[in-house]
Amino acid sequence: MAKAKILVVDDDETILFAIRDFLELHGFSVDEAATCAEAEARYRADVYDAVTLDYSLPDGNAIDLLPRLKAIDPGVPIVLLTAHARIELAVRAIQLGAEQFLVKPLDLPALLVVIQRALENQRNRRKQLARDSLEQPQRAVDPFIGQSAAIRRLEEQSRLAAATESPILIRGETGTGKSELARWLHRHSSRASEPMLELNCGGFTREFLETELFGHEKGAFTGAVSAKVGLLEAANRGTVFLDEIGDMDVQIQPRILKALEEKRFRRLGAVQDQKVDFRLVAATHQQLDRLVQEQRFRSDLFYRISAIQIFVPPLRERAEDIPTFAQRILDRLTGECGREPMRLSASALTKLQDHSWPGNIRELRNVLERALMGARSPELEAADLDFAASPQGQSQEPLSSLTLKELERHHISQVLQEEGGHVDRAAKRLGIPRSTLYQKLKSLRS
Ligand SMILES: Nc1ncnc2c1ncn2[C@@H]1O[C@H](COP(=O)(O)OP(=O)(O)OP(=O)(O)O)[C@@H](O)[C@H]1O
Repeated sequence: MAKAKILVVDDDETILFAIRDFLELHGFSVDEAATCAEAEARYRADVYDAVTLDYSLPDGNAIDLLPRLKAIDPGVPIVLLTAHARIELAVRAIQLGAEQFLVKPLDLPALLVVIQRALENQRNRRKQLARDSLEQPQRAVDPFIGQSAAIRRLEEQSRLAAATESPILIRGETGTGKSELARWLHRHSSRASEPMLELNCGGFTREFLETELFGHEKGAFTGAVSAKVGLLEAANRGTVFLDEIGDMDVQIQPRILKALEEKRFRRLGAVQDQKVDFRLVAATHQQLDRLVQEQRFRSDLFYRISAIQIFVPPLRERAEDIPTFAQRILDRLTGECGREPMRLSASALTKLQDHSWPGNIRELRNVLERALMGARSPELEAADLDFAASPQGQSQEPLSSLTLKELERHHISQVLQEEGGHVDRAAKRLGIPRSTLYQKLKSLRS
């Protein structure tokens, strides 16, 4: 877990030393400031998890400084330390947004408890925000199934990348498991105990993406009846995963760059920036350098996010992994629907390994899901595997020569292919529920 960073503001060197020593001993990283001006400059420049603030400083007092710090970033807990145990001072400090008020001589263990509790509250608030914006909980999968050289290389690169703080760009064809890898990277980073928030940049309007990413203030535009916390804010200290980043509107790109470089962003309709600290993982199936040449993607953002690139190999380049992979997916599918475990016969495995998998793991999963529904024995045979939804299985005949049933089959195959084997999206495009699409696929096989 990353060390929480505390700013200790005090002009008494003995106290500074005592607090720093004690907090570092308990696993915190500490920065110091001895004046209001120095504290404000540091607070503006860096992202802190908490602040301890002495009441009297050479160039002012905490009651003057508190509102200035809160204006820069209102979310950071500030603990006020004072030699004056005056009740009106405590009330004023709390009114101005201080988390706690401790009287000197300082009880260091008490300070530790106050800081730990404040950090825990912060973390819980962020996790709640993340849960609120996730549609469904994600189940962890192992992105490195198999023994091929390609997958071992992927694991090695991913372990190295996870240990850094830099943005990561995941490249690869559709359905290769880029999103699953992004989740793995978060789980194996120093930010694992913080939230990860995901957004697919494809197919949304600029306005929608803007409010999702940056949030907005109440009244920022017609219909903004309440304030909204954006994804960057909710993912503070954690990871932001932007899928299909190549589709991001060019006008939004500089704002993402600013958030990455300056660690600040502004909600729509807000008058000031907020600070934020997140790690970006982005994914794309497109050639971003080509989009840069075509001026559809900003070169500065490209250079910022592409220092660490991970390429996820397509399934056809690791055919030797397909038997293990297919069995794992089958185990998962039977487990999910409470069925007895199933095996793949030798002929089924050969058929799977001979296929070119343009839709990659997603297509494999869908082929197995369909096979499972039609299966009558615990061993799947080659005949149970239907690649009709894949480009290889498509009819080349003119449409007018097809029967109505063949035409329906052709159309469903086409849509499934265009959606990279994504059943949910295909069902949506076809205007039918997912269950109906499955029934149709089953009946169209016979
Ligand atoms: N290692 C894995 N084990 C089991 N299932 C996996 C694995 N990797 C991916 N999948 C499944 O394959 C499907 C596609 O994966 P994912 O969404 O991560 O691919 P992607 O490369 O991000 O696709 P796209 O480019 O379309 O966004 C999902 O249903 C996912 O759960």
